[in-house]
Amino acid sequence: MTSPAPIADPRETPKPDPAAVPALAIDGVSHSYGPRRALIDVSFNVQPASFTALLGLNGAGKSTLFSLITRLFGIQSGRVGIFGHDVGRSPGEALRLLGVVFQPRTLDLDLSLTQNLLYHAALHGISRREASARSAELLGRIGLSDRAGSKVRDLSGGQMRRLEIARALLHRPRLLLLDEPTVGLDVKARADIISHVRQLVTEQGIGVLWATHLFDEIMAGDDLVVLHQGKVLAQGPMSRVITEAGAQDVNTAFMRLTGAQTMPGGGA
Ligand SMILES: Nc1ncnc2c1ncn2[C@@H]1O[C@H](COP(=O)(O)OP(=O)(O)OP(=O)(O)O)[C@@H](O)[C@H]1O
Repeated sequence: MTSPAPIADPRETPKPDPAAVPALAIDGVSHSYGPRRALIDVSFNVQPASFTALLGLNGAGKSTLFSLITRLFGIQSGRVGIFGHDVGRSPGEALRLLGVVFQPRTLDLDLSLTQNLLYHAALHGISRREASARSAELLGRIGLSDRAGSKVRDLSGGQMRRLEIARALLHRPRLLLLDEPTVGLDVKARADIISHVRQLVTEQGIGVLWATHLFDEIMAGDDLVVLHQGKVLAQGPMSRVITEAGAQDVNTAFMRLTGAQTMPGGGA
């Protein structure tokens, strides 16, 4: 005879269904630099195993938002959650699940690729042995195993970006933020990086927030957040954002939503 199922104690907080917890939850976040309001009541979610493009012109507030998510700045109002962990109250748990590629390059140019990775792994408390194994594996995945001992200074811009992405993945995060990661790269390097990050979504279930002002980096099936002058003007699956703006493509939708003129070359 099978024993009866245990009766749930109503005093216990129900465990959230992991599938229902967003990778990133931005809830009513505002931020000002003195009198200048950079973010105004921003709310949106990034789901696990999804690619969310944060689309905005220069000055929209993308970098400010990244600085709040990563705790470079304290949160003035609103909440940021990473897989249900509040970044303000439980930063350790929240940030453990987060990998970041910032807009400015942050590699040590005079160290080798492996040294850069090992140094970062040590900051995350990963043992030397484990760090060596993960570094070798990640260098293989980004096609730079044969350059492991080279100085970073000798890499191309695209290779440096791939290394930064590998570094951001060393501690096995489940949410990855990238702030305009393809700026300054040629067409081939951009395509390589985009396809690598999209693979992380489909093959490893990582939730990705990709800040950009380039329309051609967004694909049907992506989620989209349109940020303009600190406010979210539209969000949701790309097809819905386009339809709701009464447009045929993301470029026109963005123009209608923001009143902006688009730039040649597919940029916002
Ligand atoms: N340290 C700062 N002090 C004062 N104002 C700032 C500071 N950083 C950003 N701002 C202002 O906040 C607003 C949002 O800037 P932010 O850099 O977040 O935008 P962005 O979307 O990342 O732009 P970009 O694509 O140019 O990097 C802008 O008006 C900017 O001038």
